[in-house]
Amino acid sequence: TMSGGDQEPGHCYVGIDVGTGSVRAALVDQRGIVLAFAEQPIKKWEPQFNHHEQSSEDIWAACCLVTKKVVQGIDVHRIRGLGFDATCSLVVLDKQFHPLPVNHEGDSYRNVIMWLDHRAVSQVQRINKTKHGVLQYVGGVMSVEMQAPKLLWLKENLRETCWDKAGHFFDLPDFLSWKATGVTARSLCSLVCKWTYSAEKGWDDSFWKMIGLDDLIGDNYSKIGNLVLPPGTSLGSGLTPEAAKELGLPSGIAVAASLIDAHAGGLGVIGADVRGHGLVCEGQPVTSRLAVICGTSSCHMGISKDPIFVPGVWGPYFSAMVPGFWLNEGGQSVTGKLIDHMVQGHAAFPELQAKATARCQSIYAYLNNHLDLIKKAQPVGFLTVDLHVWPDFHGNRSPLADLTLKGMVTGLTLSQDLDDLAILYLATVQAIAFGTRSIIEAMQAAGHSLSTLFLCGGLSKNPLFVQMHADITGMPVVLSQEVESVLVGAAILGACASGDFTSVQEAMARMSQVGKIVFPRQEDKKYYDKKYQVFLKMVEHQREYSAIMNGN
Ligand SMILES: Nc1ncnc2c1ncn2[C@@H]1O[C@H](COP(=O)(O)OP(=O)(O)O)[C@@H](O)[C@H]1O
Ligand SMILES: O=C(CO)[C@H](O)[C@H](O)COP(=O)(O)O
Repeated sequence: TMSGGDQEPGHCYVGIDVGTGSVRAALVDQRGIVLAFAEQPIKKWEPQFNHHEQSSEDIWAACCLVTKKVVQGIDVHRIRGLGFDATCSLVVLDKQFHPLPVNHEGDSYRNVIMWLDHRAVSQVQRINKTKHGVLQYVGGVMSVEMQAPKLLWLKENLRETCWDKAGHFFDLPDFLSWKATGVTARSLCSLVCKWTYSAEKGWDDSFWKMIGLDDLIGDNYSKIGNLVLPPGTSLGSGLTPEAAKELGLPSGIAVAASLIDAHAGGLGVIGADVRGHGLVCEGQPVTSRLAVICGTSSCHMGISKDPIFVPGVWGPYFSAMVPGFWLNEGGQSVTGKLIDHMVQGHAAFPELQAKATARCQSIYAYLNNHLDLIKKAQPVGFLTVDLHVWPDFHGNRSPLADLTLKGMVTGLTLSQDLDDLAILYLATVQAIAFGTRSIIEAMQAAGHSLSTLFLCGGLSKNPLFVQMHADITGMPVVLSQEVESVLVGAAILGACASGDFTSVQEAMARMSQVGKIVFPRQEDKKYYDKKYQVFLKMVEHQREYSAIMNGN
């Protein structure tokens, strides 16, 4: 039997995390220990370049499958609460809550415009031209990945088949809590971060009018949400009998207002007790910690007591992650996806796959091991002295906020062997870490004072990725005891909703535990400082190239 501090023994919570590529569920106890875990891939469509779609029905079915798996064999009466987090994709339903197509094919099964979809370029450019005041709270420039440009795209492109019929536009985390409870309330997290809602002032009519979406104002914003609740708030009467049956959980258990996935990861790691590990952040305010959630994308979550405006970094968002604190969210749109792309696109990929399979290793474990063999006496990072990557293959989210930027590689040779693949992989991992360094520098320059990184997400399972982040940023990297920290974050929501904890802060402190810590190799600093200089030159050069090509 388990006991969890002051609370009733044996209480546990279910967290459901909907990532880009899969849905995960975990059963988590009051100390934040993951008792059971399950994962299920979800479908993705790319009907044309830069259009990325999913299905809310497919996603919900996957949620049900993984939840049933993690509670199998346990006394379900121990389960006190359920929390969801998800990517910030846009779900479209009609007035009867049936899916509507977000595509020219009219396929209503595909009713989700994914977060990384870049179809609304012209729309976001027009939104940014308005210079409306709400843009100050998204780093000065709205991202094509946010919801307003996507809504405008739907109105301009799918008027009859989608826009005119639409009854409800949900951020995916809010769709999930609605599915579970029948309550259409939105989370403050999603509306503040992706929909221009202000925690203090609510919706701004003048923004929607100015961008040509005044039709959303009607009926007190019922299509995009008029009841807005802090993450972790218990919704309605909890889990409905219908959803309970589908998920395999008792009906009536508490269901929390949700979080976006990166924010759940932030909750899962940022509040841990760091005493006794020799970390600079020990005894310092929590605002000296930066949570970096690294999956398909990387998100850099820093909090502050007062609002800080960082050009090119989203926010400041009040109470969007930790209640009472302002959040700045830097990001890189593709990180895990970029590494996969580089590795899978290389001529030696089939050889890599075969060799990794033969050794029962993941391709990344194989590559890391291969790099160790070819580095000889040098530190592994020094293998890229003449190979440099600029990682913006899907535009730059932060700190440049420029979706037109592209990827760059310099230092290519005629080699296509496994060594070549491994070194290109290393240079890509390093480029992502340099991107993080540039985001940290922008945040520091604007007033954040950060000293320690807390990494989680799929990429934090890659020791090379973690070491490079420490070496290149010069900061220690703290990993959690539970690899699935994002799920712990979702479970923290369920725990708050259940009433077992009095606040998100209390649940955070109790349920996140420090695991491994990776310190930077100070002796390599000079080398990485030089590579960082090259990194910054690369984007300058890219901009010079486009100036030449766009000139007369
Ligand atoms: N064990 C591992 N070693 C190295 N990389 C991993 C590992 N597991 C996952 N990844 C990488 O993490 C990324 C996915 O992270 P994840 O957090 O699962 O994504 P998402 O939340 O976006 O669905 C992938 O790009 C994958 O390459
Ligand atoms: O915009 C984001 C958070 O605000 C994330 O990038 C998005 O939700 C996707 O996350 P992931 O890389 O974990 O799939």
